[in-house]
Amino acid sequence: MKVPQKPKIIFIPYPAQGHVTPILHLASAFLSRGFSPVVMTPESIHRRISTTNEDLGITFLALSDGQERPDALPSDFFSIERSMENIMPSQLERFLLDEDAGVACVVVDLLASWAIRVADRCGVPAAGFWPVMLAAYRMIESIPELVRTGIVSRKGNLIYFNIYTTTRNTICCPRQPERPLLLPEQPLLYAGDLLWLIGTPTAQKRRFKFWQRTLERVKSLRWILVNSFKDEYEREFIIKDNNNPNPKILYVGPSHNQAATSDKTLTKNPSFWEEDRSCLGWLQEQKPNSVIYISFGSWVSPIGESKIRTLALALEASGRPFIWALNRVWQEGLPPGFVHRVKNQGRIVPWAPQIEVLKNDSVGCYLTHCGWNSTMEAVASCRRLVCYPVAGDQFVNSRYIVDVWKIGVRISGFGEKEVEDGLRKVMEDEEMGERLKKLRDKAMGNEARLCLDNTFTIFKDDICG
Ligand SMILES: O=c1ccn([C@@H]2O[C@H](COP(=O)(O)OP(=O)(O)O[C@H]3O[C@H](CO)[C@@H](O)[C@H](O)[C@H]3O)[C@@H](O)[C@H]2O)c(=O)[nH]1
Repeated sequence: MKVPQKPKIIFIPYPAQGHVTPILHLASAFLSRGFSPVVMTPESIHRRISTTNEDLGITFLALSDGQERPDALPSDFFSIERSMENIMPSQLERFLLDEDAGVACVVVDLLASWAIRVADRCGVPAAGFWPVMLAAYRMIESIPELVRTGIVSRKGNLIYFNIYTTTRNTICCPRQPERPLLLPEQPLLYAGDLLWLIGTPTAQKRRFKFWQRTLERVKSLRWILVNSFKDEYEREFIIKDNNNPNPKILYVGPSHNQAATSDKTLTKNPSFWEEDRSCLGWLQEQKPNSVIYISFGSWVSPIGESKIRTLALALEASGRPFIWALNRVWQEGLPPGFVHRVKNQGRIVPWAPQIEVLKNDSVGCYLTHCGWNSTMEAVASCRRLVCYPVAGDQFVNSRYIVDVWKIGVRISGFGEKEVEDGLRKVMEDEEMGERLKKLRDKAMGNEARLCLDNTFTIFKDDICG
């Protein structure tokens, strides 16, 4: 008797830690529900993630990204863009056109939208994967409207506040960073929070084009799987897919829910770097709710040498115990004698076992760049947040953390007083703890898990007929 084949789904993450982790959780959730997932990443990432989870039932395949050293992790946004647009497509195309491949669907991280075009060309259905809050997607989706209303201009080189200067170049930057965007269904977001405002004016312009191109490609999608939960913003929230059936917005997050509803979870957190677990024993000996955990994520968010120095001095002055995840290169910029002076006060590790650290009751708060995975990991463990957003979606996340969910405070610098005030505010605010529990229940409780099951049913019915 012929055994019916499981529908094969290809997952294409954007090649960075904060994207690969949630897509792997999603792949294992699909595996639990009778699909056969294949995850394709550049060689350097493939080497790091495939061995730890190879027995799970997910197939891992490597794509060449044209790097000279195949073990070097991709790091620069624009060189990644070049290899995504020019080197990877033909490899995926060959795979999809292979008759034996029998691919039912390709799930494409929207930051890797090149793969949507390939799937379209090959006649394979594609679903988008949006790795962060829906609110951030709404911001991208509103680009045409933002241009139309003049919040984001189309002409003139980047000159803030000067609305009279024009050149032939396309412009992508708000003239008034403090101007409210007033997007439908969204709490106040400001022009300065827009996702592409990173780096020099030229870099911002290129990122803006990146998003415009993404938006163009999204039009052919049937579904967008959002790594978030329903009703991020409860009041007046209306799900848009009622009047805009394509793409259908389906909630599949946050990853914690996928793990909780799968019988096949990842055996190991898919870290690109070795975790330094030496801090866990020390953490165990600290008083409950006393330790500050500090991390600025994995990739686009190094805060720079001078800020690292200032933060180090502020932490030392606070006298509070801390664990700081800071890679070895940046550790070199710490103030002279700092490591020796704080040897009893704290621990500095190049890469922390973050989820375990956050789960530990000794942790009182998390000073964070507000990456979406870190934010949800903190919510899962009910840890209050001191926000220092650095780039991309982190500004939107921080607005939600501080203004909508009220589970943290934002600081704009690392001066001693500012850091101490921020820490005191979150550590002493008992209502914040209650709000965190409510948010955790909403985002990761039974209702959210039912919603996830429902998503899989809809999706399976849609693609398997
Ligand atoms: O010492 C560390 C530091 C981080 N992590 C893990 O690394 C991940 C970091 O993810 P995230 O918090 O999302 O930050 P980034 O790595 O900076 O993620 C990028 O991708 C995210 C998803 O698109 C965006 O939300 C961010 O803004 C963007 O910088 C989390 O799972 C952490 O648990 C560790 O395990 N150990």
